[in-house]
Amino acid sequence: QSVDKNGVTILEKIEEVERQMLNVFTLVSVVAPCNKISAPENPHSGQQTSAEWVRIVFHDTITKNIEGPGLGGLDASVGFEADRPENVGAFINVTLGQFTQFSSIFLSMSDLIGIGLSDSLATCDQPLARRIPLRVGRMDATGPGPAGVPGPTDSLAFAQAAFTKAGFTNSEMIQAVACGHSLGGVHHENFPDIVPDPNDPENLFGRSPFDSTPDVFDNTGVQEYLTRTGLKGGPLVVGPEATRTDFLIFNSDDNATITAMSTPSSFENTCLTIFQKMMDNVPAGTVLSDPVTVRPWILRESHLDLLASGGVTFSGTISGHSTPAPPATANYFYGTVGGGNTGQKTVQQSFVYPNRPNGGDPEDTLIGFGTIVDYEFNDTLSSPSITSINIMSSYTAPVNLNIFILPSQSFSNPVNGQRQSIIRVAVLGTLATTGTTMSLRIWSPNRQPGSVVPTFVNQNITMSFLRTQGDYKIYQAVALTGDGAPGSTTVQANLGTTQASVKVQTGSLKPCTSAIPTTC
Ligand code: HEM
Repeated sequence: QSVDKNGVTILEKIEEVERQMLNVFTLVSVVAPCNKISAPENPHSGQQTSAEWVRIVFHDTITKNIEGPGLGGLDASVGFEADRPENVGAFINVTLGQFTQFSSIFLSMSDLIGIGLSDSLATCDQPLARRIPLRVGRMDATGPGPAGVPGPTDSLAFAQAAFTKAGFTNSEMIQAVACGHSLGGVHHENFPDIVPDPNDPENLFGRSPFDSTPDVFDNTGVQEYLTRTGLKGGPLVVGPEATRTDFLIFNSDDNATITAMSTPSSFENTCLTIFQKMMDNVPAGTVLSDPVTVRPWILRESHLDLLASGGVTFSGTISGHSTPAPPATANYFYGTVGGGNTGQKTVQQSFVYPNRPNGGDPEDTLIGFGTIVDYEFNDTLSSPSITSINIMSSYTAPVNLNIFILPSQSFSNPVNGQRQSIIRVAVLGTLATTGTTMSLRIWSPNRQPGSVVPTFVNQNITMSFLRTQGDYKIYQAVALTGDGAPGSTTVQANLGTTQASVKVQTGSLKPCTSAIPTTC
């Protein structure tokens, strides 16, 4: 299986996306409900998070091929382009800033832009909460791409040339604009020549919406444009003569394309297809996965650990999702060497989402997976020959008792803008013979000049023997990681070149209270 520059496989990325999407406290919590404002300190700014997450896709993807065939596209290069006049507004740094806390070696910023689009559309499409088919594997640019995002003062010919160059037909351009401009609007703050200052303390940035339902992803704008009712297509249709780009674009084929997407279902089907095309408009050479289907049952989080007695524990969270809701209890068993198992176990549900579908609170927004149920388990493993966990006869994951990171004995502290991590690892004593080399690979987020998006750098550290605990030998490494950039650090322990632990994200490690780290 091929790996990327961080040694991560496409299957690892897919699994991480599934975990993100079923964890309602991650990205989706930032965008739900659809009218959530991205500047909490300024609730009357009209900066609608869901709209910003959609707009950024256009600004990133549309400059593909300008610099040469196959160059650019959806690659998070917008992170380096936030100050350009064509990107006026705070949306790029605000949006990427919201995404950075979830970035890791498993999720590039450009894949996060895709999850963000998928979350945004689902959140704004209640109660269906449909999602774009989401592929993963996008690679982030390491510098800015060319300028060339069409704006409201550009001619129709300029917009057509940009879309054609990026790989979109005239019809697709019309669809993309009509779909994007279902959410949000034009802000006086960004475009004072298009939208007059409303002098309204309830609308501080002077947002003039594109349609009467700016926080619903629907065909209202198309209907209002075609029937000249409501907002009649919004400020880029009926605003000042010099900036009627939406009118010029919609009218460029005598309204044939926009008429064909005027019913609720034709609008949604068309939009999900065109948004997927925009997301998959990636630099040549990028290998994208098949569309990710979040499996009905997954092991959302899990970790092995050691008791003081030397016994091994395995705990974590199983997540299931379905309509109607998954059962109140979930079953699983541990597989053993040779194909046997240790018997069925049952675990009670610990968290149900949403509790009151469409109750109006963020936590009641449907996000496209029916009801999500979490089940927290915590087992002391009875047999050293366990090799896997099998959940609801539907999902199997390996359990590697040979070598594993020890969360209860590992720590992470902020030190002078960096993090000091003390990572301890258990290796089965029979494997750690004389001459064993234990090493720890650490991938941590670092700042990149010119963009809020972190880049991941890795280091490989030799681990030292600490003590024996039961059947295991404990090794440890102390490392300074990252430079304070947001994002998640990942570690993996290696025994020579023969055994490797699973990769573990260190975000939830507790701080060490001892002055001498190795004695924590
Ligand atoms: C030639 C094509 C386009 C032009 C000239 C254009 C122009 C604009 C302008 C002037 C704004 C106002 C921004 C602000 O004041 O904050 C805007 C907002 C927006 N655009 Fe476009 N746009 C185009 C295509 C698209 C496409 C293809 C999408 C879809 C991905 C899109 C999605 C959005 C969204 C969601 C907003 C609302 C942002 C917010 O409320 O914060 N636009 N567009």
